[in-house]
Amino acid sequence: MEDKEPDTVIRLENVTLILDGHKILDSVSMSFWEGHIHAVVGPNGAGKSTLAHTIMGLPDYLGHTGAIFHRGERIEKLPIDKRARRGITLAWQEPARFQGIGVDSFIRSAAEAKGSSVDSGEMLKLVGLDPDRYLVRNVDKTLSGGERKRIELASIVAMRPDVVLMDEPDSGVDIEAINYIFDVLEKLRNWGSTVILITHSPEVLKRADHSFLLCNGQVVDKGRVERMSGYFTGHCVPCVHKNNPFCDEVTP
Ligand SMILES: Nc1ncnc2c1ncn2[C@@H]1O[C@H](COP(=O)(O)OP(=O)(O)OP(=O)(O)O)[C@@H](O)[C@H]1O
Repeated sequence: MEDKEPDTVIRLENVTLILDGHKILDSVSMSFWEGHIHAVVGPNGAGKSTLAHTIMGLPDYLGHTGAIFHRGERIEKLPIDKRARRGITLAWQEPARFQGIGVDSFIRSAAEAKGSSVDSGEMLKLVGLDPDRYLVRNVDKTLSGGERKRIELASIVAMRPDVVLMDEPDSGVDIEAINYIFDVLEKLRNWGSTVILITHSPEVLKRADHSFLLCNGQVVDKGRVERMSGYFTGHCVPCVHKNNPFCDEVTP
């Protein structure tokens, strides 16, 4: 156990979000720490992506109650671009395609947004892509899903974000790419970034320092990842959600 709780970078206080008459986030209170990787696990439809979208401030997710703090300042009324300027970034479950933008300028502009510059070829090497082959490409539909995901990851490294929300970074990428993702996670942690990682993978969970189990829009458990890994073997905590048949049958 750590002697003292690390600095809190993102804090949610009693966040409730109702969409189409359904409570998608239900009185969620969470703290995310500097230089730590936090995994958010839970069944399909639990509200994990919604949590990420709400922290990022996507337009459809601004109508919640409760408070969101970034480094002690309330941000829940800020639009997405202002949160991005504060160094909060989101890597999508399905990475965006920017028709016509070159890979080189896509990565460089990520760093320029923070007032710095990077060697985009080096960033590509970090995610295992050959600069000679990919720097001349465009970020568009001619790239495979896994390639786009790696390029988005390279742009995140270039950005050196304060907070990075990653929605299933391992989905749709091959075994080799997962190791590059782990390297990137390690780098972000060493830089002091706060990583919030949504995952369905026990392997990815193992890389985290702290974890939350989200269920039916509620945080039903939190703690060290060893404790949460039981979720993947069916040892869930009792709760009221209807998506995971294990939870009705198994006591913690
Ligand atoms: N804009 C919306 N309007 C209505 N319901 C929504 C909206 N966005 C999400 N939902 C619902 O909110 C619930 C949580 O969705 P979310 O995508 O956050 O789940 P998740 O935990 O990320 O699931 P998965 O593991 O399948 O990706 C789902 O039931 C979803 O259908």
